[in-house]
Amino acid sequence: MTGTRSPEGLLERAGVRGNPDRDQHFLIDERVLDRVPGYLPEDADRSHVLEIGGGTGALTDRLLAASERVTVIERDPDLAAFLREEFAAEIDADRLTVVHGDALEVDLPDDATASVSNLPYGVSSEITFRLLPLGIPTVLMFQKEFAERMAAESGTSEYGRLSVSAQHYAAVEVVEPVPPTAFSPPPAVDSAVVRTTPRDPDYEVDDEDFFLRFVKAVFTQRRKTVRNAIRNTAHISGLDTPDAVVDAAPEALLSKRAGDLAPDDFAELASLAAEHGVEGGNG
Ligand SMILES: C[S@@+](CC[C@H](N)C(=O)[O-])C[C@H]1O[C@@H](n2cnc3c(N)ncnc32)[C@H](O)[C@@H]1O
Repeated sequence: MTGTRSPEGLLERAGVRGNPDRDQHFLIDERVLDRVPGYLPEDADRSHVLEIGGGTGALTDRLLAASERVTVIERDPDLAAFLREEFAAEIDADRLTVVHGDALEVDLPDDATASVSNLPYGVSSEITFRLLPLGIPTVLMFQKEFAERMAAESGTSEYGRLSVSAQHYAAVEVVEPVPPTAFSPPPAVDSAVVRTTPRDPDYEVDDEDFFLRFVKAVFTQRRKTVRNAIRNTAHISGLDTPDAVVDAAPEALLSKRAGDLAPDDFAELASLAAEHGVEGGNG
């Protein structure tokens, strides 16, 4: 949906230049800005869209055109004040809420139905793992390399802890590469837009925290066999008896390396680990 405000006009009225040290790279390519909200899944509920890092509001403007209500969280006090001034009519009409604060610290609205954001790259991982457990569809701009790691499948060089952890919550797709020239000031890296569509994973885990900790542990030794990785990382996974887990697990998984285990393989191993590797634990 096309917005009504030009990104250059917003930058001029705000009287700011993006400060890269504060993760400020404003989107100025109108074609990209106009496309981004449209990457939400077709059946997504657009009644309350959450935007992290509003900047001068170029994306906020497009989100207001494409949804009923928007909440935007912005850490920079001057930008938050500018957003309140620029979008005073939308705020008065109860269509926009501007929250001045750090997206890692403020409470996220509990009734957001989707999130569309051009994220501050310095904290994109932490913000993503606040958003994904909300179980809402998202369209997020990331550093390209991060986006590719999020969406990667087992057996590829990009596949790792980030892929398994993100795909635990949602289907993850890279939907558009974005060059540095789309931003002001241009970042030093390429970017990409990612869509996450919540769905149940094709495996079950009893203890989500333990599953994610186990995945993290095994990937710290991605060049070792899974057998050795389980044995060497008990201090991270929290296993009391890693040898008992190795004794119980199938050789076909133990002889692989972390990068070749699919998410459901990790789930199988994590269940065995919870059963056999924790004293007085789930088993
Ligand atoms: C990449 S810019 C995107 C701005 C705007 N949405 C756009 O697309 O032009 C990221 C924005 O996030 C803000 N920001 C940085 N760290 C933040 C944090 N921890 N919480 C909330 N906002 C943050 C920056 O001030 C900046 O305005």
